Amino acid sequence: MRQPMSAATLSVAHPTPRPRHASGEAGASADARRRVRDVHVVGVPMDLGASRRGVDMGPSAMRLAGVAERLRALGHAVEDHGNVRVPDRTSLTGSGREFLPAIAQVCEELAAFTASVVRRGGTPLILGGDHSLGAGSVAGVATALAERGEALGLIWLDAHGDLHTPESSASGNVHGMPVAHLLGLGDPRLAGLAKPGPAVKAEHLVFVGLRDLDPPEQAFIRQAGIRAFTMRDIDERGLRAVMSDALEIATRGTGGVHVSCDADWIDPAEAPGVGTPVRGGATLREAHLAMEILADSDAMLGMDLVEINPILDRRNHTAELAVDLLASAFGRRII
Ligand SMILES: NC(=[NH2+])NCCC[C@H](N)C(=O)O
Ligand SMILES: [Mn+2]
Ligand SMILES: [Mn+2]
Repeated sequence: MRQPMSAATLSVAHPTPRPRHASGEAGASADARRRVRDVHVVGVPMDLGASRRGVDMGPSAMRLAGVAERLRALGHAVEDHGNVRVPDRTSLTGSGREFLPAIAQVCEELAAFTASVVRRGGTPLILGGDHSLGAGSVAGVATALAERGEALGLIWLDAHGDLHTPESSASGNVHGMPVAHLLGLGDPRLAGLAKPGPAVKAEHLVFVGLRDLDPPEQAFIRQAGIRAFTMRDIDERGLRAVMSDALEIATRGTGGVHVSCDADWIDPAEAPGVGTPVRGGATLREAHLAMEILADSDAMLGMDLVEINPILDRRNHTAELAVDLLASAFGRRII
């Protein structure tokens, strides 16, 4: 079995050359999908942020579905760094927001990992795990960008806003809180992981796929002027228009975009193996198109794929779908 890894073994040892292209030519953004990446995979087998157990098995499920092999087949160099250490739930007392300190430690280690990958020109790919890990993965990418004087754009694909602070959350579940902390709100142990913080400015953040917000999240989106595309926007305008706008928002004035993909943005009919399913999500084709548009843009610096719950899945269908979507996001071409 894969050994849990320490922060030291998770560090990225080798320098990465400048972007290469499968075609052998430099640069051409029109052919962004041919870009060969150095993909650094890390698993975060954590379900401390959710009340329902099981998303800690998400990284195994995606590895069994062949995530590294699929990306290698596209021409990318892929290194799987194993898993970030996550404390065993049974070794902790309490529940909900009481897990925040343990989650913050996991996020700190994860942020160090993503920062070191991005500093070397690699692409971090984080397999979750519950979505509280986003407070760490995104913070690390933001830190590496800040070192080059650049801001980070963030596209949050999700049925939910994940905009709670520990005070505003009714459930107390930390997976409902990462975005607020990335904006610098809430508990400093989570909000302070980006150096210098906050990780993301509200103007560089955009949601896609929303359909289940709690009242404090609705109020916050309105009051802070956060750009958010709901499922209704996708219904009315189509995925292409929504995704183009989302990319425009997340790339304007930034050095690139982190994509945090909660598998529950997809309809549970297609993706039943998720921690908090909400009916009325993106179709399979919409989800692929979103990933293909991201690949075409060449703007993606890193990606999280989170909230896959193998206990609720059917024969690993959702993890296989996730790996298929990752192939689209990393430049798969049909012809
Ligand atoms: N990452 C997620 N699946 N988040 C679901 C959050 C659900 C709800 N808003 C809560 O805070 O409890
Ligand atoms: Mn969600
Ligand atoms: Mn989420």
